[in-house]
Order: sequence, then structure tokens, then C-alpha cells
Amino acid sequence: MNIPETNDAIQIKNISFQYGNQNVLENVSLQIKKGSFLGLVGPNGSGKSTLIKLILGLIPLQSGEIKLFGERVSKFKKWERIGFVSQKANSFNSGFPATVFEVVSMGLYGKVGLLRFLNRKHKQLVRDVIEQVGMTKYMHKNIGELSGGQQQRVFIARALVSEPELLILDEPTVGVDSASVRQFYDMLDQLNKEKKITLILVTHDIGVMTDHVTDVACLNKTLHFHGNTADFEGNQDLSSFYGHDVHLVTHNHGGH
Ligand SMILES: Nc1ncnc2c1ncn2[C@@H]1O[C@H](COP(=O)(O)OP(=O)(O)OP(=O)(O)O)[C@@H](O)[C@H]1O
Repeated sequence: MNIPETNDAIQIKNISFQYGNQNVLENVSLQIKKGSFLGLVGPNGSGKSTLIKLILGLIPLQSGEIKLFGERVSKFKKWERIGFVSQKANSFNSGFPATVFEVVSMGLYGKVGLLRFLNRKHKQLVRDVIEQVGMTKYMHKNIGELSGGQQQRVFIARALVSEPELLILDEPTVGVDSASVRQFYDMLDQLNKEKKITLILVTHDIGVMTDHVTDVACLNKTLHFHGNTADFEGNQDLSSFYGHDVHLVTHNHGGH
């Protein structure tokens, strides 16, 4: 039976979640429209990663409901429609002996051993996504020789190769220098506007983010705000709380 598609990529209804007896999410509801570019912001420990894990079906729901493209997450099977790039992708073992082309190809099969079965169409697809992230020049370089920002682009290409409609990025710019961060956002804009990929970006980097995203969601256990970027920026209390808090957190991370 075909399930009717909705205009929402994700529907989250009344989600609450606890680790032990610690409430991490309280009654969170959020709809993410197809084609939007959502910035998900919140201080450390505010539940952002937990929410992403619930969306990806990595941890089971305790209460409430999540639908992906109209289908409940527990029943959802078409995971190739969703790409995920985590912050952890940044700390790639620099000795790992695989080229950019090979790492991106893994997004097709998940197994290096299957690389030799790539047909002409697959190889072209791999080259296309490498071009989309601006890494053509580095196609045959070892991943370990690249900067953090370049590696992150490669991981995005790996997520793109299964042609997802939704891409979730968890703090992708941590450890990336500010010039590369700008280019990184330009690339995301392109994926969103030209390729029509719905994007969810979890970030502490609220300054640059608001120049690019279409919508903002502020999470601090409960959802404090969800709306378009102009409304977020127009709300002084909100943008200074999240902006300020996020700033402090960044400093803590830097060990100041
Ligand atoms: N596996 C776990 N077991 C127990 N507690 C956890 C677990 N994962 C996260 N927590 C706790 O749940 C709370 C929310 O964590 P979560 O990682 O979702 O927040 P976050 O907003 O992503 O934080 P950060 O910005 O620091 O990554 C935190 O207090 C964290 O310590």
C-alpha cells in the first residue's frame, strides 16, 4: 500500500525522552517542511543529538510520534532517502588508506569490498557528488591528507551519493577554519536551492548560520522557538539568549 506523502519531510509530535530519570526532551513538536533549511540550535546538553537520534531511529521512542515522509519512524525503511553526517566524521584517522573517490563510493554500498562492482553509472554518480562538494581536484588523494574542512566535504559527498532528499548534519563545522566555514555554507545553500535537498543543520555557530538557513528551531529540553529566520532574528530575547549561550559554549570548548 502506498502511503500518501505529505509536504513535511519530518513530523515530530509530542516527543518526550528520558535517560534514566533525567528528562532530556519534553513534549517537543516540530514539523520540517520539504525544501527547508533548518538550523537547530541549543546549548550543550539541550537534547539536540538525542532528537536527531530519535529521528534516525537509532534510539527507540518513549512517547510521542515521529513520521519521516509521512511514515512512522519505526516502520520507515527507505533510509537511502535520508543522509546523515556527524561531527565525528571530522576526527578521521589520518592514516586511513582510502582515496576521496573510494570513501565516497562507500556511500553506495557501505562496504569497500564491493567497490570493484561499481558500474559506469555508479562511478559517474560518485564523480558528480564529488564535484558538487567542490572536491574534484582531490578525487584521488588519500582522505588522511586533507584538512578537516575538506574531509567534511568528502563525508557530505558520501552521504549524497545515495541521492537523499533529506540531509542531517550534526555540528559539521566544528574544527573547520572560518574561511572554509563560509564556503561550506555556500555549498549547503547550493544543495538546498539547486538540488532541493531538505537540510537540518545542528550547530553552535549561530552567526553564520542565520545568513543561510530558512528556518530556526531553538531547543532547550523543550522547543522554545520554531519559525523563519527573520522572525528569529527579530526576537531580541531569543537571538541574544541562544546567540550568547552558544558563544559561551564555544569558548568553553576552546578551553578558555
Ligand atoms: N547515552 C546517554 N546516556 C545517558 N545520558 C545521556 C546519553 N546521551 C546524552 N545524555 C544526556 O542527555 C542530555 C542531552 O544530551 P544531547 O547529547 O542530546 O544534547 P546536545 O544538545 O546534543 O548537546 P551538545 O551540544 O553538547 O552535543 C545531556 O545531559 C547528556 O549528558
